[in-house]
Order: sequence, then C-alpha cells, then structure tokens
Amino acid sequence: MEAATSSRILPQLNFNQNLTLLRPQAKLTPTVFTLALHSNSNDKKLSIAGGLSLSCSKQRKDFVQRTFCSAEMCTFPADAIKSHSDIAEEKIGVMLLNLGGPDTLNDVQPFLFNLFADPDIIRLPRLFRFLQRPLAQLISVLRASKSKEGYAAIGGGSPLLTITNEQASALKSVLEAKEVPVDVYVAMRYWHPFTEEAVHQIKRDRITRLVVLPLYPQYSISTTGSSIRVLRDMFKDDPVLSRLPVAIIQSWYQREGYIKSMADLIEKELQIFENPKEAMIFFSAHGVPVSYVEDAGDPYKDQMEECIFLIMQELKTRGVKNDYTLAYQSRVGPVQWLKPYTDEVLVELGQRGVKSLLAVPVSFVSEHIETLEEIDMEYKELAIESGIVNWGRVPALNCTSSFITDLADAVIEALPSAVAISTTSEAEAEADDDVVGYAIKMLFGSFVAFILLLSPKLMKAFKSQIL
Ligand SMILES: C=CC1=C(C)c2cc3[nH]c(cc4nc(cc5[nH]c(cc1n2)c(C)c5CCC(=O)O)C(CCC(=O)O)=C4C)c(C)c3C=C
Ligand SMILES: [Fe+2]
Repeated sequence: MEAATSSRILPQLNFNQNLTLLRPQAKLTPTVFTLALHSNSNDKKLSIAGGLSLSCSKQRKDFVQRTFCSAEMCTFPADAIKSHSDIAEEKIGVMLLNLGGPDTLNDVQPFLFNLFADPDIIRLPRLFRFLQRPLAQLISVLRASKSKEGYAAIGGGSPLLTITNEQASALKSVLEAKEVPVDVYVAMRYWHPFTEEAVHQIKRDRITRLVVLPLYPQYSISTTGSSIRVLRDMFKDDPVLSRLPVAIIQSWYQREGYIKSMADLIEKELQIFENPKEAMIFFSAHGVPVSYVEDAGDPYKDQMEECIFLIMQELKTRGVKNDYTLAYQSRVGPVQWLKPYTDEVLVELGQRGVKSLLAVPVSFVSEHIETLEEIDMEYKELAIESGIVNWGRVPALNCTSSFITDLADAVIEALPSAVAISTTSEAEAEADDDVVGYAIKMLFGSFVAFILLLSPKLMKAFKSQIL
C-alpha cells in the first residue's frame, strides 16, 4: 500500500475544464456511478448489475449526459459536484480494486478459500447460503493442487501485487504531474493487502474524497461487483466512511486511451509475424458462468463484445484488417460458462487451417497466472498440437504509459461526482444481527462438508467436477 505522502493539498483542478474531456462513448453502461447505493431490492440489483437503467429523473439524466456522457444511469444528485472553492482543501485518495493472488505456494489454498467463500463467485440460492464457507473449504482443498502446479510454473506465486503496486505508483506520478496529488491504495479482494486493510488506511489517512478504480476494464458481478459490495458493507455503517464523498468508476473498457493502448500493443506484436496480415487476432477473455449474464444481468459479456469491437475499429483506422475472434478461458466447475471456450476454438482454428495466431488477453490489465501459465503454456501447446505454426501473445498493459495516463484522466473526470453513501435499511441490519441463526447454519454446513470429506465416492465425483 502506498504510504500517505500528501498532507492537506490544494488540487489545481479546474473541474469545468476536466468535464469537457469526457467522451460520449458509453452507450451500454455508465462509466461512473457512485457508492451511494440504496438497500431496497431494486437498487441492490442496480448496484451489482451495473448496466441496468433504473429510475433517473429526466433532470438527473440530463445532468449525467451533460457531464459524464455516460447516460442511462446515475445514483448521485445533481448538486453533488462541488465548486472549486468547496474542494480546495481536499485530501484525495484513489483506491485500486484488484483480485489479489497468492504470494507463495503456501498461500494458494487459503487464497482459493477466500475466492470460493465469496457469494459473488459461488452464487448459492439464499436458502443454501449457509453452505458457502464449508463448500469453499472443500473446493479450495480439492483445487489447491492444480492451482499450485500453475503458480509453481510461473515462479511460485502470483505477480499481481508487484504489478499492481507498480501501476499504483505510476498512477500517482502521472496525477502529480497533472497537479492532482493523491494517495493511491491497493485493495485486493482475495489476498493481501485486502480491501478491508486499504479502507482502514484510508480512514487513518483522513482522506476527504475517494475515487474507486477497478483494474478490470469490464464490469462483472464476480469482480468489480464483488469488491464494491464489500466496500458498501464497510462504508454504510461507519460514521466517518458513510460521509466520505466517493466516486466509483464502474468500467472503463470504452475509454479511448485504453482502446488505443490495446491497439498499440496488438499492432506492435503483429509486426513480429513473418506475414502480419495473415495472423488471426485471438481475443481471450476470462469467462464467467452463463447464469451471471442470463439470470443475474451481468453486463460483462456485452461490455466485452463492445470492447473488442472498439479495439478492432481502432485497428481498422490504422489499416489493420486482420481476421479476429473472441473466446472465453479459465472455466472452473461443472456449470456452463460463456462460450465459445478458448481451448475448443484453438482446436477448431487449427483444423480449419489457420497457421498464425496472436493471442490477446483482454479482461485484465496485468500479467497473471492465466496469461503466464494458461495462455503462454497450456494454450500455446494446444494450438501448436492443433496445427497453428506461428504463435504470438500480446503482453498485458501493466504500466504502459498511455494506459496509465488514461487511468489518471478517468480519476480526474470522476472526482467531481463523489458523494457520500446512504445508510443501510433496517431489514439489512436485522439480517446482519442474526448471529444465532448464522452459527446454526455454519454448524450444519460444516457437518455436510465433513460427511462429504469422509465419503471417498462422493469426494471422487465432486473432485472430477472441480478440476
Ligand atoms: C475479469 C477477470 C476475471 C473474472 C471475470 C473472473 C471470474 C471468476 N474467476 C473464478 C475462479 C478463479 N479465478 C482465479 C484466478 C484469477 N481470476 C482472475 C480474473 C477474473 N476472474 C485473475 C486475474 C486471476 C489470477 C490471479 C493471480 O494470482 O494471478 C482462480 C485461481 C487460479 C486457478 O486455480 O485457476 C480461480 C479458481 C471464478 C469461479 C469466476 C467467476 C465466477
Ligand atoms: Fe478468476
């Protein structure tokens, strides 16, 4: 986590000027809406599904279109933007949301436990929620050996924290150069430094305005949505945090700076092929279960498709007209995931006679296990076996300067929209207070998991589905 360096600051922001930088590209989903989420069921849906248009008054809509050009959605009041004099004494924080990864092989199983214990990763029906943690224990133990193999192959741990820290300090430098001094906090969902640690640090540092920036270009319930839920839960009951003005950048896949940075990387990597025009551009995105999209309204698939369309459009303007395709990788467990699956498409392309292929990881902006192991090792081997002769892979954006500059612009654009979080509903508070019910459910869940662990037959069937 970045040490707090700035004391009380006088940001040299001209918000009116910054607002003119906003681009009217977000057609499907909002770029920005805030943490001021309400707790009735409709609004909850709004908070997690991110792309659904609910009740914005015309006046508020006009305001959003005029300022953020992200249309269709807003959760902040029109008077939220303060004048320059109001924010003159701000201490600005930027919270980078990311997934986190195990630092060592010993961390793999507890990391997996945290991941599978997340109700946004394994979405059990309400009635079965009590099974979440026992199930997470079981699945994490069963999956650990496979995951460990992967992490061992990339040096014994995830590179995610190192890269995210580098991105954090690069972002801080760019914002400083733009005369917007900030403290940047890394908030990982499943491993250190946890979101909770970052939030405590923000409180200790007396941050007065916060921008939340997920390091996922596209919004998914399972990634950005999950981290925002944790934040909301932490903020809503805290007397200080519930008053802190917060702006959340929900997704930024359509930002010009990001699209151009991706196109730069692709264009450069194509040049390595003997015949660049013949290489198929193969976008490989991390998958999510189909039910997220079809039942829960996850905008991830739509955003992914639009993102690829925009990248290809940008490439076309540069004269790059290669064939391209999109597939989804990294599925886990027995349910249906978004199709087509990367491994199946690779085999088909080989059979169809495609000889040159450029893999482009597109759902994440750092190198991680799924680029370094799954794509660079497993998929490359599969592609070569299937008849692909020339294989290339576009590196993750990491600290590419045009990309970091664009993130800095996104932060500046989001700053004026920060508003405080609303308080929780009674119903939610009651549900949280039901400690006895929770303990009974936990006991029952542990018992079920214990039975499963003791039954070799059940265990074998279960394992074959998980691995
Ligand atoms: C946009 C990116 C990601 C989505 C969407 C996503 C959904 C998702 N993931 C799992 C299960 C696992 N993910 C794992 C690692 C992992 N996932 C992402 C990104 C997204 N996940 C990243 C960047 C990483 C790697 C972190 C690192 O250490 O480098 C893992 C662990 C690795 C493994 O065993 O394969 C699991 C498990 C689910 C179930 C899911 C959606 C429901
Ligand atoms: Fe994942």
